Amino acid sequence: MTGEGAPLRIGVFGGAFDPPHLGHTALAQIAISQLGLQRLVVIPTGHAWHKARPLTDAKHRLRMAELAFSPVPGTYVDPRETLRDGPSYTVDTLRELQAENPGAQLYLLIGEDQAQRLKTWHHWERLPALAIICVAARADSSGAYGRFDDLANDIPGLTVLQMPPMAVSATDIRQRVASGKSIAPLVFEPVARYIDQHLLYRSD
Ligand SMILES: Nc1ncnc2c1ncn2[C@@H]1O[C@H](COP(=O)(O)OP(=O)(O)OP(=O)(O)O)[C@@H](O)[C@H]1O
Ligand SMILES: O=C(O)c1ccc[n+]([C@@H]2O[C@H](COP(=O)([O-])O)[C@@H](O)[C@H]2O)c1
Repeated sequence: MTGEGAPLRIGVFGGAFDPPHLGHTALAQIAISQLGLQRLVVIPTGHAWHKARPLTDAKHRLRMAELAFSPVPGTYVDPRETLRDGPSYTVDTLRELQAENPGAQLYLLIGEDQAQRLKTWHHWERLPALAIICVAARADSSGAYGRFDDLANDIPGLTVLQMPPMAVSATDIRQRVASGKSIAPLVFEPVARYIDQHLLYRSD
């Protein structure tokens, strides 16, 4: 429980969410519980400068994120990056959120793959002053845990989320849909229905 006068704890979870899956919602739930977050802002990426493939239209990714995260109390989907011109830089988003929530403590949630690339992010060295960076382990194909010791030397306050690695990825889900396979165990049912209704990720 947060004491009187303690800063509001706000989680910030950005991603392509193309589509959002059960790895994303598990990460959100674990972060809320482990970090004692009062609020978690889910931010679908606008222009992912770091991804080679074009993302699915933002209107679909926003709607799927709303469907996926609605069962997680305290979360809300924020469209700001999809409305911004130019590349989506997390440093800009954190600066905006800090200005809008004076005195709050922000927690930036990222998976292991992004943690390993963090030093390629735009002005990455400014991030620790804006938010506590929290990393969730991500299973690789062999199911091994990643280690964050090297990163912890350069990122003050780096926090590891106690998440059991989940071998689910949006890439795999898109490929499964394209080849007509079931995605039922990997996404929340309303998201699977949305993908079906809007013919997303089909190869034909
Ligand atoms: N299974 C997972 N376990 C832990 N973190 C995850 C997992 N899946 C995604 N994340 C993290 O969630 C954030 C958003 O991920 P994103 O929307 O790009 O999904 P993805 O599954 O990595 O997609 P893609 O396969 O298209 O790259 C990133 O920080 C990513 O590391
Ligand atoms: O700010 C950057 O330069 C930057 C570089 C790579 C990734 N990010 C953010 O990290 C989050 C997860 O990215 P992704 O590619 O795993 O969906 C998402 O919010 C991205 O905008 C941000």
